[in-house]
Amino acid sequence: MTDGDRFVAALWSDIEDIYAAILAHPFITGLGDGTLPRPAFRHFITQDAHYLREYARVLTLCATKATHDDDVTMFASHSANAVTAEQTLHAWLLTELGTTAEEASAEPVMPTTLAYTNYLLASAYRGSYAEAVGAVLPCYWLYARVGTHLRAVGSPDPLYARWIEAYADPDFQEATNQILTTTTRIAWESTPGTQLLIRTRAHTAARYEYLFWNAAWHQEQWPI
Ligand SMILES: Cc1ncc(CO)c(N)n1
Ligand SMILES: Cc1ncsc1CCO
Repeated sequence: MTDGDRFVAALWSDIEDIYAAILAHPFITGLGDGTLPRPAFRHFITQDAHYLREYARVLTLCATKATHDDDVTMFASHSANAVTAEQTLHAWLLTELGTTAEEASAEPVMPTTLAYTNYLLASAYRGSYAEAVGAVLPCYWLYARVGTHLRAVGSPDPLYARWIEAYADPDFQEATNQILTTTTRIAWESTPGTQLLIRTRAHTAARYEYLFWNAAWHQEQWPI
């Protein structure tokens, strides 16, 4: 095992309990067995459209802070992909759910969506390049793992199956491998103190990933 592999293993061990909790969550089991209520899925897609708009901007901030040209092109291209995913996959799903992208974007940004996107924006603006990358990593990693898991499970609901395909897709898996390779190199170039900051950012973002599923399951609203 190289030092880089060890760092990725440490990052995963920090978040593997969160990943297990995500797989066991009724939102995810419901995607797989088709029992997820459509209104909860609609809530998720609407909030995810808000999320991805901010996420795409956070990725451009990572591109701005990048120290290597290869990282600039990677983050700029991933940002473009996130915008495209928002515009194509989400637009199609929203139409199938009986609404439109316009109607969805007019719906309020709910508390967990706002908290998570603000955490990412704060990490990217105020944190170092390494911290920004730590914060954006779980978004790729957990969705790549969830997508692969759910593809093996399959879904009897064609809408849920289409969503699963987008994240089990080899292109998304490849994007995840790219950012893992980049994170490994950044960790290699960093002090132990900075490595710890990356792990803390990734751990908090992974917690928000769990909260995001849970908020969709409960169709979270502003209580006041
Ligand atoms: C909340 C969330 N995390 C990660 C992804 C993966 O792109 C997504 N679409 N939404
Ligand atoms: C992380 C991420 N989420 C949707 S697209 C994207 C970039 C991968 O190309």
